[in-house]
Amino acid sequence: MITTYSLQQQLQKLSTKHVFFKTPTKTIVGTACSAVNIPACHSLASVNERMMKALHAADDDQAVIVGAIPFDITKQPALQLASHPQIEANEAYEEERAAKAQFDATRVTSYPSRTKFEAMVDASVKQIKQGSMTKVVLARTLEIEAPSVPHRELLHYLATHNDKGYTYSIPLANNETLLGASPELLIKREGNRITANPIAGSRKRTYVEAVDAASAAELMQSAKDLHEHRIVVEMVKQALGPHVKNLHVPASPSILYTDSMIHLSTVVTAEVGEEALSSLELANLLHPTPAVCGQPREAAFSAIQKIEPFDRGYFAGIVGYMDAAGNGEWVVTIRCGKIHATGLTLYAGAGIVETSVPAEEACETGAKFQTMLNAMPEEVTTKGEF
Ligand SMILES: C=C(O[C@H]1C=CC=C(C(=O)O)[C@@H]1O)C(=O)O
Repeated sequence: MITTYSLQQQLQKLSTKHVFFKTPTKTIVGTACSAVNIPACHSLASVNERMMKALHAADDDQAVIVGAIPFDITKQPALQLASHPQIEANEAYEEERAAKAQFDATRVTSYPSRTKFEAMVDASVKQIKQGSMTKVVLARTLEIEAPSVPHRELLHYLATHNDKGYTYSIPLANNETLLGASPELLIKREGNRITANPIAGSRKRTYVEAVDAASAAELMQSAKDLHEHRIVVEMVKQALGPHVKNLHVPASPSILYTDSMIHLSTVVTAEVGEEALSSLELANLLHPTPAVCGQPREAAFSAIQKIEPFDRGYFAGIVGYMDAAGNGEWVVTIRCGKIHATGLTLYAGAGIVETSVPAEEACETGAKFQTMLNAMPEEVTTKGEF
C-alpha cells in the first residue's frame, strides 16, 4: 500500500529558504539544506567539479545538490546541499489541484513595454536578415507590485497544475526566491540513460478543443515554427553526439501541451558514453541552447546583452539537481518569476527568426506569462496592460 501525503502538508514545512523541485515522477523537498558556496565560475565544468567535491564530502550518500544556475554562467549559482532530502515518488501525493493563491497586486507593468518589445523584435529580424545569426530569443518581464506574495500558495498551485512539467522554488541571495514551472528538460541522466527534450515553436492554449486542435495542426505545418524548432534540435544533436552512445533523435517533432501553451517538442534519448559525463557536464554541452539564446550562440548572446534592457539573472538559466554519482535532471529556467521585496517579476521570451512578426511574438510572450498568472487572482491581470 502506498502511503499518501498531502502536498499541501509537505509545503507547510517549506519556506522560501528551502529548495523544492518536482519532476513528472518525483518530488524533492529540501527542508534540511545548507547553501553550497560555489562562487561565480567561468564554466559549468568547474561548477560541476565543486559540486562533486561538496557531494563527496557530505556525510550522506543520499545527498543531492539542488539549485539554479544563471543564464550567464559566469554569474553566481544559487545551490543548496540537501542532506537526507525528502524525495517522494509522486504517487505518494494526493492528486487534488490547488486553488489560485490570493493576494493583492497594486500595479502590473511590462518591462520593456509591449511597443518597445515589438521594436526589439523588428530590429532583430533586420539583423537576422543581414546574416549574422539565424535565431535569437528575446524576452520581456512583467513587474507585479504587491505588498506581500504568498510563496507557498503559488508553489502549491504550480505543482498541482503542471504535473507533466518541472516545478521549482529556489532561494536566492537578498531574500529573493525563484519560482516556476518549466516544460523543458535540458538533460536528465539516470544511470546510463540520457534524455533531453528540446522545445521551441509555440501557440497559446485556449482549452477550446477545436481551437487547440487547429493550433496544434498548424504548428506541425508551420515552416516558421518548424525552422525555429529544428535549430534547437540540431544544436542538441551536434553537441551531444560526440559524447554519448546510441543517440536517437526523432525525424519530426510532436506536440506538447502545457497548462497554458502548445509546443513543438522532440524527445532525444542516448546512453552515457566512454567519458561517463555527469548530468551537469552534459548540461554544460548544451546550455544555453537556441531555445533561450539563439544561433550561433555567441552572436545571439551578445545581441541579447545589447538589446534587452534588463538582467535575465536566473531566467533562461538551468535549474535542477545532481547526486554524487552524477545522476540528475536539469531543466531550462522558463515560465518563472522572482519574488522580491516589492513583489514579483515574471519573465517570458520568444524565439525570433527571419519570418517573425513583432506583434505575434509579443502575444506569445504574453501567453507564456500565463503559466505564472494562472496561479494568481484574476484581478492581477486587470492591474496593467501587457
Ligand atoms: C524562452 C521561452 O520559451 C522557449 C521554450 C519553448 C518555446 C519557445 C518558443 O517557441 O519561442 C522558447 O524557445 C520562455 O518561455 O520564456
